Amino acid sequence: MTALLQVEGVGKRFGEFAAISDVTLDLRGGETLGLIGPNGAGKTTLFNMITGFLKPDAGSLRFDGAAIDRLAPAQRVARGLVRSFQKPMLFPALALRENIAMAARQHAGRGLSWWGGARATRAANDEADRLLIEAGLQHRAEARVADLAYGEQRMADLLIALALRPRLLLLDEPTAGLAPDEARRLLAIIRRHDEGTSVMLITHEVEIAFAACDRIAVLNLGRLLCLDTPAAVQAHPAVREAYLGALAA
Ligand SMILES: Nc1ncnc2c1ncn2[C@@H]1O[C@H](COP(=O)(O)OP(=O)(O)OP(=O)(O)O)[C@@H](O)[C@H]1O
Repeated sequence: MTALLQVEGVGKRFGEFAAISDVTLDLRGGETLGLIGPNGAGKTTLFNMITGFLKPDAGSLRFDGAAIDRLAPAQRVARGLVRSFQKPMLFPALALRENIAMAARQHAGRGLSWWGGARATRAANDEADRLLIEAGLQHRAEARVADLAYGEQRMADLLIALALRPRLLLLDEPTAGLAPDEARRLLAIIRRHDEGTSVMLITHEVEIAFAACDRIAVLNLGRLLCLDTPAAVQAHPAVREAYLGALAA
């Protein structure tokens, strides 16, 4: 499998503090890659550099073979590198279907414009309905996002991101605060979209990473401890010492 994303020797300092040091990893087309590590390990900082919200001090990033270091976040989204945003990115006063349809229209190149022609509107609404049915949320299609329960809003975040048809979807703690059955449903949808969409998933819940990911990258103190299959990561002595051992204690 060829690499869809290549992170090469990336580093980021905040003043004297090295939040990320010399991280090199690749993400392959179609895979779900977990990103785990203790609090403060640098997971979100790495996400922010991949998505263009933070500029690395060192190293380079390639997406689908092309350098993306100089691209703004919106330009990276246009190439298919999409991050699932939390609540503030939704339009809370609008219906759930409308929120998803707007993302579908954005993917179709019509931005947030309301007046894109009847055909574009219909296609976006169809895409929204398809995603809502897949998530079992069709009965909430007309509900205002502000009125959705917490778990439904997290699912809405995911559906909006999927409506942008990502080639790489970056998810930061998508199951945080969800009931186990909600988390299972959300992960099932993430897994179902695997074939056309690669996923990078930050999670504190290691059992989720082990169950849902093809490979797992472990960060500790800003450095990559290992990148391997779940079974190999679980057996890795340095990971057990730095992270899993502490969790088991
Ligand atoms: N803008 C910033 N300015 C200064 N320090 C920062 C900044 N952003 C992150 N840090 C520090 O960098 C380190 C890595 O933070 P980061 O949020 O990337 O870790 P994380 O692995 O995502 O942690 P968590 O699991 O707790 O979310 C932390 O020590 C954090 O305090």
